[in-house]
Amino acid sequence: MIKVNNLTKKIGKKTILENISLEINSGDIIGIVGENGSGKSTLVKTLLGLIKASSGNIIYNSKNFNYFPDVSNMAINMKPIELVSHFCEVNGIKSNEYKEKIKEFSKKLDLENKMTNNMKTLSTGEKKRIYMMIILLIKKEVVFFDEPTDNLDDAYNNIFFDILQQLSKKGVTIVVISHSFEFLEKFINKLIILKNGKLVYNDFYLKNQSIQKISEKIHSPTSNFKASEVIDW
Ligand SMILES: Nc1ncnc2c1ncn2[C@@H]1O[C@H](COP(=O)(O)OP(=O)(O)OP(=O)(O)O)[C@@H](O)[C@H]1O
Repeated sequence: MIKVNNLTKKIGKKTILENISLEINSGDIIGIVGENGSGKSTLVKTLLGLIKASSGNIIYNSKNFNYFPDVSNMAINMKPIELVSHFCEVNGIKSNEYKEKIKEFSKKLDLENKMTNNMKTLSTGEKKRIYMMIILLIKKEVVFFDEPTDNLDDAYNNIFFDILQQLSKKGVTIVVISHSFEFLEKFINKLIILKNGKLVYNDFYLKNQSIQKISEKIHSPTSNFKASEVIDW
């Protein structure tokens, strides 16, 4: 479905992704983990075509993608109703169809009184629920999620888990970046671990596989920061 060969991304002198080769096949449910700055978002944005690789290539069967972005730094100057309608329009959904559904979903996701505010005024969790709506409204073959559940409270975390399960039942290929391995291990069947821009694990993930071993791969032994050693007042 997507075949990545020796993908490298450099920005200035810094190598952000180094010689990444992997495949995403139809029906995969892939978790991408790694320390802060390991290259997870850059990898997904490169797969989506939002960032150009420095070398290597990506072969696509189709580009029928949806993307749930990391909304934490996002400053969109429009109303949620306009944003969601825009995504529906460009994906060929008829307005009489999506208007009804937006009404229904905003009720179910408790966003009714937020839809005509400016996106910039929404909390991170509310912005995520707006993107949830977009994912639910628009049928795609592959959906990429960048840290979907950070900033969501327990109730919405569960809703999100339910959404991911339903999408996978419908045959949607799912790729999820998350810092919560506990969340991922509930539903993924493949795992990708990045460290300093390199692929250190890329294989099937079996439930209850040794979390200890996986954790050793994700975390660097040098991250031994102790606040007591640096605060000198
Ligand atoms: N436009 C850019 N210019 C310079 N460096 C960049 C740029 N974009 C990303 N980087 C660097 O590339 C590295 C990987 O960034 P990326 O956002 O892909 O990491 P990540 O694994 O998603 O991190 P996090 O878990 O913190 O979200 C980081 O060191 C980051 O500072």
